[in-house]
Amino acid sequence: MPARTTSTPSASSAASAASTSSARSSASSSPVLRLDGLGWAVRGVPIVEDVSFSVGEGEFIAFIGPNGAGKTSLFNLISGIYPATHGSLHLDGADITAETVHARARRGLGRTFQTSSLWPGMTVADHVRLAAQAAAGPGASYRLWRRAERYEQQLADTLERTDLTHRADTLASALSHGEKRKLELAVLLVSEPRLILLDEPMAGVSAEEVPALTELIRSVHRDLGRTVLMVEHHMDVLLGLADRLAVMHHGTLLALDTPEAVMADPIVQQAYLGEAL
Ligand SMILES: Nc1ncnc2c1ncn2[C@@H]1O[C@H](COP(=O)(O)OP(=O)(O)OP(=O)(O)O)[C@@H](O)[C@H]1O
Repeated sequence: MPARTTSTPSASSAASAASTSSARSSASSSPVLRLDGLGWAVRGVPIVEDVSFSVGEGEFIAFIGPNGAGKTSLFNLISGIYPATHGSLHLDGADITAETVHARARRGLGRTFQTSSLWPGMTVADHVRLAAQAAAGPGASYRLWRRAERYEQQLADTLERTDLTHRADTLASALSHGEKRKLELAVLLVSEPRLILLDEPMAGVSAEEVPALTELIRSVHRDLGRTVLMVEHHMDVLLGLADRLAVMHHGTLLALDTPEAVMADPIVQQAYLGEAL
């Protein structure tokens, strides 16, 4: 089922991304990411079905939908954790449908997960150092002695950006949920991904920590110019960040449009919200 839109985002429409208020793409630029009829079925049962859309450079798309709608599964398909059983996926024009998670990461696709993916017994700084070495690729350890200064600068910059400088020597297990989410972002940022997938970054985060985390995500998008796809249930968070809202429903993309248009769409309200947004 094609997504309902008023600004016609589709598999072949990079121009739709450019029509949004803050997308930095131009109508003529190629999309960063393009999905064509992407799907995933388990033992013949469709989990994600016929999803097609394009993401413009610098765009921010937020994914909403009820529990079990297929949002995380779609992110798993995009990042390569699940193999697509239907359709195709292009990153910067290259067909990555059959590529591994690592190959996609090397192309600049990074993601975080719904549940925390940190090492409890490792410090904040060591998480970032390890990620920096991993991002530098094979041979990084051998060259480490020459690059240590650079790593330390990268570490300092990353901790400052994510507001974790004062927690550099703290074990991950001692961090608050909000700080853990910041560290996950820090780990992601050191590999300098162009396209970032955030799966429910506010999950488990206290209400007091939500504004700072929201601001961090905003600065990753606006100041660092990263293209961001984010699954999130907090509508108040999404509405201040997203150029477009994507609504997933029963594994399909029900709608993809500006937040205003999606919120005004009676089909979306009926299918997903059951009530006013
Ligand atoms: N590996 C799997 N094998 C079989 N079914 C799966 C698998 N992964 C997900 N599913 C099913 O696919 C459906 C979509 O799940 P998914 O986690 O993608 O939804 P979601 O929209 O992210 O939900 P939530 O908001 O609760 O995280 C669910 O019915 C889930 O049980």
